[in-house]
Amino acid sequence: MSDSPLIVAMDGPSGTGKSSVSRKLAQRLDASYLDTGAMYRVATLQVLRSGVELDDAEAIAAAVVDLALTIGTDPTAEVVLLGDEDVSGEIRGGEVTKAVSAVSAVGSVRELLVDLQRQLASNAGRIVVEGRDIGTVVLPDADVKIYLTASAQARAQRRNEQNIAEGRGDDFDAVLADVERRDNLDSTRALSPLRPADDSVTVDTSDLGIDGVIDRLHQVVCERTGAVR
Ligand SMILES: Nc1ncnc2c1ncn2[C@@H]1O[C@H](COP(=O)(O)OP(=O)(O)OP(=O)(O)O)[C@@H](O)[C@H]1O
Ligand SMILES: Nc1ccn([C@@H]2O[C@H](COP(=O)(O)O)[C@@H](O)[C@H]2O)c(=O)n1
Repeated sequence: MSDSPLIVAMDGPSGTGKSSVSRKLAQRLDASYLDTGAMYRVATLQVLRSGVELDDAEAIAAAVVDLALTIGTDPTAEVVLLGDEDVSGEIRGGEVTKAVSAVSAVGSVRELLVDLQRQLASNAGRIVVEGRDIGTVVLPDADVKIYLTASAQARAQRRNEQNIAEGRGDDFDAVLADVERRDNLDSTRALSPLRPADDSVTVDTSDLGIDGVIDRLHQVVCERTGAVR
């Protein structure tokens, strides 16, 4: 069991496996885990509930000022609360997924959540943090930066299979269109666009199973930190 500080930044587009593998990698590294996408999803839920228009940045900013967000960092137990309400299921639904890229493009939303992300990371000591801008903006001094990629087809296929398994329907074309739409919005926005950090290691997961990806990521962490595997 290691207690030396470690920050792993994991970025990449949707469906590359960031959440699944970061959670397991954190367990293997005896580290905490932070899903920053879930934080933007909670902010988006609050915006949708407040009824403001998604093209009104000022109204979005006002809607999230008092965001009562609680996010857990235990990789074995997901905790996502808005006030006292468990919203871990609702934030993964179609409505939030459609709106989240618009909300996450608003500067004051990012400022609020990035502050919280930095606090959580510095309190944790050892942590794997996943999102879109972790290595580039949130934690530019992270010990290890990984950029996960996979073809849009592979990512849509995975997400569609997940939807089928969770009873959310089977519509590959719609899922592929959503994956491509979000890639485009997230990588072309003005603030903190999705892109690999210059000092990141890119891992393509298209032809790797989850366990294969975790092994590869663990190897990268050990190589970068000089730890023995
Ligand atoms: N290497 C892999 N091989 C097969 N399936 C995978 C692989 N990685 C992840 N998956 C599956 O793909 C789906 C999407 O994975 P996950 O939610 O971890 O991606 P993500 O990058 O965090 O996506 P998002 O950014 O949209 O939250 C899940 O059903 C997961 O089990
Ligand atoms: N660091 C981050 C993380 C996420 N986003 C935005 O949130 C959306 C949802 O993220 P998921 O990982 O849960 O799919 C994502 O599409 C981004 O718009 C972000 O901006 N920065």
